[in-house]
Amino acid sequence: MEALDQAAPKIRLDGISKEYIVPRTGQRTLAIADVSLDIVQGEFLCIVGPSGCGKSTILNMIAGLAEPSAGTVAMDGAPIRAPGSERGVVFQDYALFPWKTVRENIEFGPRFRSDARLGAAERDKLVRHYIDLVSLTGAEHKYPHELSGGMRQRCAFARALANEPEVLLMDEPFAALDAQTRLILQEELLRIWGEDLPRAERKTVIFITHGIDEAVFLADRVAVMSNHPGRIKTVMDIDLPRPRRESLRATSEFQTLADEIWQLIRREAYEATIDRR
Ligand SMILES: Nc1ncnc2c1ncn2[C@@H]1O[C@H](COP(=O)(O)OP(=O)(O)OP(=O)(O)O)[C@@H](O)[C@H]1O
Repeated sequence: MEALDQAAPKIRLDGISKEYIVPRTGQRTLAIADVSLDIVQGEFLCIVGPSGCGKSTILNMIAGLAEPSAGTVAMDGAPIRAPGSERGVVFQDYALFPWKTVRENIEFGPRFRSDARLGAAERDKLVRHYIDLVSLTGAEHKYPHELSGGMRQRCAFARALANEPEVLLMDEPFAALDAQTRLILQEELLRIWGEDLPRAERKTVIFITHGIDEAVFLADRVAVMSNHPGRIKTVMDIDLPRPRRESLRATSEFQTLADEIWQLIRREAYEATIDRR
């Protein structure tokens, strides 16, 4: 594996905290406190932690959908202040336009891209490429309600990828899927990400999940968070060979890493299920 620590950070979280204040009641929640983390070009980073520890809050700040109360979030050294097409987001609930077909959903970004307007033929080629990449060929004229959950999520991937982002932010994208579809899409995601490519040519992925096995299967590193307020407890290297295939899950190396992570969050995960704060 190529060393992660030799590269300059693509995304830098520098001492970030986030306090939410509910306008009506004035109630304050310190969601995350003093989180610092560098994510390098081409890295696949997973964030795991107990429910409510601030995973989505961190992702939303990288997406530019929320601002930190303290600290900075930067991409390539420049502070992130707003959403941008260089950062694509994929959510659990697909966030597709229900009134548009698969093709129209995927075409939406390239059609309205403000930087470099594509000609119709070029746009067509691009959209076709991403439809093929996510294996939705033949389903391009269907509407989201006609698709299975797995196909909707493939469509959501393609829609995010068609904007050609440098960074892909994924907030529990497989959480709503059945167990088999989830396993299939994990492998598909690694293929789409470009597991075989050199690190410089891959997208940088930040992926939130509750699934420890999912994190170990996908990630180069796993950031493990703790709760109240959310902090990064530890960042574990996942030195498992790539490309990763189904058989990896049964190996003792895989199981040992998954168990180590579970031991780190087990107590807080339990407490989160009975938390009445
Ligand atoms: N808009 C908001 N206003 C007030 N509090 C919020 C808001 N968004 C999140 N919070 C609180 O901030 C904390 C972190 O929430 P966040 O959704 O980031 O955690 P999470 O780890 O993604 O949770 P989960 O695993 O359950 O999806 C929680 O206590 C949550 O209730």
